Amino acid sequence: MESSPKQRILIVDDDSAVQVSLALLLKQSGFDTQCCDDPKQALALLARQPADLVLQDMNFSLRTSGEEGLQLLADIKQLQPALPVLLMTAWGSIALAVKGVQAGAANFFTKPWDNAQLMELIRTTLDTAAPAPAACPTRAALDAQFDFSAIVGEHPRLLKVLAAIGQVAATKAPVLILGESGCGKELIADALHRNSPRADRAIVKINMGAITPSLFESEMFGHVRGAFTDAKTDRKGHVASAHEGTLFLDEIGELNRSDQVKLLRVLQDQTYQAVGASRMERADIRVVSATNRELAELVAAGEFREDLFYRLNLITIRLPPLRERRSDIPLLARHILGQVSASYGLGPASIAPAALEWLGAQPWPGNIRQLKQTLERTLLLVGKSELKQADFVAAEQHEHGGAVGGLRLGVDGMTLEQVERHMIAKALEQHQGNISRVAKALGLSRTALYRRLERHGLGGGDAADGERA
Ligand SMILES: Nc1ncnc2c1ncn2[C@@H]1O[C@H](COP(=O)(O)OP(=O)(O)OP(=O)(O)O)[C@@H](O)[C@H]1O
Repeated sequence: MESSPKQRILIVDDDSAVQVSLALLLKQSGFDTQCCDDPKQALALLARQPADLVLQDMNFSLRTSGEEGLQLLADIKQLQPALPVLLMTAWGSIALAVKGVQAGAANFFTKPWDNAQLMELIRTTLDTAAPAPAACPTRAALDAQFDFSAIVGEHPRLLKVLAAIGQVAATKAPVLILGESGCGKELIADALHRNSPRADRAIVKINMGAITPSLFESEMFGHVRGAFTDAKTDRKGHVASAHEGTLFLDEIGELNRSDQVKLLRVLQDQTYQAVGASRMERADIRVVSATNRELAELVAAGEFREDLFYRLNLITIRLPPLRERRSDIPLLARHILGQVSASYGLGPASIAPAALEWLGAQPWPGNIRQLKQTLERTLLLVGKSELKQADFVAAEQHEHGGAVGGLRLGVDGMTLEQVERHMIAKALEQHQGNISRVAKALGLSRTALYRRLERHGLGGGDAADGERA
C-alpha cells in the first residue's frame, strides 16, 4: 500500500533552541519540518515549497512590539490565504495574540508549551484547516454523514460550521462556541454531543451566569450529607452527572475568577472532590462551552484566566449572526412557523412571499431567537393562516403599545406613509368605522383624520364613516 506523503510544517523563530525542540517534537509525531530564522527566509521558503502549517514567532529583533510577527502573518495570508498559521507568543502577550487571530491566524500558543497540548492543537488545526471554497460540503453531503436535524440552514458560513462539528464531534477535544445571543450556540453544543460516541450518555447544560458563587462547588461537584447545614442527603453534582457524557458550560464568560480556578482544576486533572467528601472522584467529561462575549478580550482585560481559556478553546467555533447569513431567513422562518403553529395546535400557516422578503431584510439583533418570537407573536395575535408584512408590523405595534416610536421592525421595511395607512386601517377595523373613536384612539382631530383618510384612499367615503356630517 502506498503511504500518504508527510505533512510539512514550517517553523519561523530566531531562537535556535525553539527551532530544535519543535522540530524534534514534530518529527517524532511523523511530520516533516523546515526551520528558518526570520520573515524574509520564511516567505522565500513558502514561495519555493508549499507547507501545510506555519508555526511563527512574533518578534525577530530586539523590538518586542510584535509588529514584525503581524506583518509576516499578513504576508503569508496574502501569499496563501488558506494556509493555517499558529502564533507563538510570550506568556502574557495575549492582546497581541488576539490581534493576530483577528488578522487571520488559526490560533496561538504560549512559550513554554506543553508538548501534548501543542500536538493536539497542531493536529486539530490541520484537520480543521479551512477547505478551499469549492470543497465546502453541501448540506446534503453533511446530512448523509451526520445528524444535524435540528439545525436549519444552507448558507456557506453555516455549512463550514457544520463541517467543523463533523470533524471534531468524535474527539474529546474541548470546544468553545462563540456567537451573539440567540444565534444557535446551544443547538451547536447539542449537535456536537449527538454526533459523538458519547451520544447515548447525558449532555449536562449549566448556565454559568446563573450559579450563585457560594453554591458553585456544591452544584458542580456535589456534596455529602452533613457537609453544611442544609445538606440533608448526599447530592450528585453536574460533573458527576456528565460522566462519560458532555458538560455544556453556557455563558462561560460570566464565571467569576475564584470559580474559574475551581473549574480549571477539574478540567486539568479530570478529578474532583464533592463538598465534605474525603476522596477524589474521576470524571470522564467532554467540555463544550459557549459565550456571547469575546473571551480573548476578557483574558486581555484580566477578567478571565488565561490558563482556563487555553483549556476551553482547543477548537473554537464562531457562529455567524443571522444578518450575515440572510439567505437562510426564509428557510428558518418557514421551519419555525411550522413548529410554532404545531405547538399551539393551530392549522398549517404560511408567510406571503413579499413578507418573507421583508423579514429577510430586517436587522435581527436578537438573531434566530428574535425571529422566532416575532413569528410566534404575529401568528397568535393576527390569527390568520397566511401572514403578510402588515401583520408583522401590527403585531410589533401591539407589543409596543401601539406607539409608532416603538416600531422596531417597520423602520427598515415600510415607509412612514405606509405605517400611517396601516395604523389607520387597523383602527377603523377595531372601532367598526366610528370616526370619533378612531380619531381619539389615534390622537387626531376628526378633521385631521378625514384628511388622512382621503390621502390614503381609506374608508370609501361613508362606508367607514357612519357619522360623517
Ligand atoms: N439553525 C437553526 N435552526 C433552527 N432553529 C434555530 C437555529 N439556530 C437557533 N435556533 C433556535 O433559536 C433559538 C435560540 O437558539 P440558542 O438558544 O441555541 O441560541 P444561543 O446562541 O445559545 O443564545 P444565548 O447566547 O442567548 O444563550 C432556539 O429556540 C433555537 O432552537
